[in-house]
Amino acid sequence: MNTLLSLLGTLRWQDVVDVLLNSYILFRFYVLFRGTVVLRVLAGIALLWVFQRLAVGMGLIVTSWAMQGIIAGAALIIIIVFRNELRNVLQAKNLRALLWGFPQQHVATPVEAIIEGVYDLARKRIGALIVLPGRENVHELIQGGVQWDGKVSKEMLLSIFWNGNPVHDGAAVLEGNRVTRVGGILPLSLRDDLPRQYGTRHRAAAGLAEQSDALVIVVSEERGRVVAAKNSRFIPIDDNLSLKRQLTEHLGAARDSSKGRLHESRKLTVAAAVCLLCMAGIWFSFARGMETLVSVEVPLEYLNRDPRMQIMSTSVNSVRLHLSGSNALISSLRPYQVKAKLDLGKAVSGVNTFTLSEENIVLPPGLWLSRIEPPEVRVALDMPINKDLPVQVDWVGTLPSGLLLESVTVTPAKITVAGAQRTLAQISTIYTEKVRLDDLAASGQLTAVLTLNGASVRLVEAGRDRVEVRYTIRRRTP
Ligand SMILES: Nc1ncnc2c1ncn2[C@@H]1O[C@H](COP(=O)(O)OP(=O)(O)OP(=O)(O)O)[C@@H](O)[C@H]1O
Repeated sequence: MNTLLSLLGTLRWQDVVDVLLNSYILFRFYVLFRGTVVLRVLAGIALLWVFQRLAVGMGLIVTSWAMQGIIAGAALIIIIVFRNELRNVLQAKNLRALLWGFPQQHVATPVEAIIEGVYDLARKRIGALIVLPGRENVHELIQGGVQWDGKVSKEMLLSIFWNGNPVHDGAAVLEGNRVTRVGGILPLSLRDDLPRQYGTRHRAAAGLAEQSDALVIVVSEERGRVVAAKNSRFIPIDDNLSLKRQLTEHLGAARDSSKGRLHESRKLTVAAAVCLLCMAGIWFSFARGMETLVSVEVPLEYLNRDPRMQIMSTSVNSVRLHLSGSNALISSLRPYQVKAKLDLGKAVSGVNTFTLSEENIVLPPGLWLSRIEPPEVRVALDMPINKDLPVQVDWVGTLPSGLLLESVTVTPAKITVAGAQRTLAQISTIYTEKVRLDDLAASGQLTAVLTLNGASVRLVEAGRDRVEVRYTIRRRTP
């Protein structure tokens, strides 16, 4: 509960857009593919993905690896195996229907027109196969045929099944008040208890009725008889009234106008809520779920330093950041995505102490900062100046007995050094390296290297780090 509350507290507007956008895409997938095998396969893949994440979380290396492979292959399989279904869905819809259109509101099926059509067909001994789907989508069970969009009428039915019509063979599908497909091939029933006089037309009607909740009306070409196939039953239709009873019963059960609409909108609301929940879950799993901790060492970047000031010293050059986030995000983290910045805009000359916080750290979205080490940084700033310092030879030891160092001349006698104002205030002389007096027996000259007090002081002329030392030695007068 606490995790959930802290998560809601850190929610950014980008996260809300992220979840809503993807929920909508998922919902559109549902609207377009519901009732088809494609949606069931997609649901199966989604379930596999959930198991794969669990397997990763539990450290089951081979299982998660195998599932990952299956999921990758499944995307390809969907496109290859279900290319017809995908084409049907995509071809039948325009862009508006794909992006935000909702399934058409239910339109009542004109029962009278069907009854008149069927009886005209029977009277004229024109064979016919008419499919009235129930709640289930039958298109994936029907093969071939032609997409159609005609209003259901007696004349339309007669002309579809008229022998001269190239699509009279096969079944016509009626949805609402439209004929949506003609010449469709239905799956044949494998039953062996069908009446002997029933040929493939009746077997096709029985096949579809067995595999779906559709009502299939068969008009026999040979005998001019009408039967209806529903589930695994054949219902003889002896007159208009019994056909009307079957049709109204079937259509009423399938989608009774207002009840059907209510049922439909409830179904869509539940689907939308499920999509939202799924996406929120996925987001949670990516953003916070299966949380992992990682610590990274990041160099400190100093910004907005007064150009006249110099950083003399810092307590640290890098900080260690303890981050948390999902496994997936942490394993894809690249060093350049994390930065630690310190604003020196308000820093003054001397030692400045800064407390580091989230504001100093730049992180990619989805990662959270739990700790910074060290939490404080000290930065010493100073104004650099130049100063002329007299050079002094650092003599050590003693001259051999009887000798006296009479005079020493250093060239140049002064050296200009650069450094922080505070440091240079404490330095009055620049010394050479130690020169041993014990080795000197007579007057002469030598070259001595200058030593600098501390790294914060440097020579203005970098190459001139040596001086010439001329010395005169004389014998002590007894
Ligand atoms: N799988 C099928 N799907 C759709 N229609 C089919 C299928 N098989 C056969 N038909 C239709 O049935 C016709 C053949 O009917 P057939 O005479 O074999 O069957 P029947 O049950 O005896 O019907 P009828 O009593 O009308 O003769 C085909 O011309 C075709 O229009």
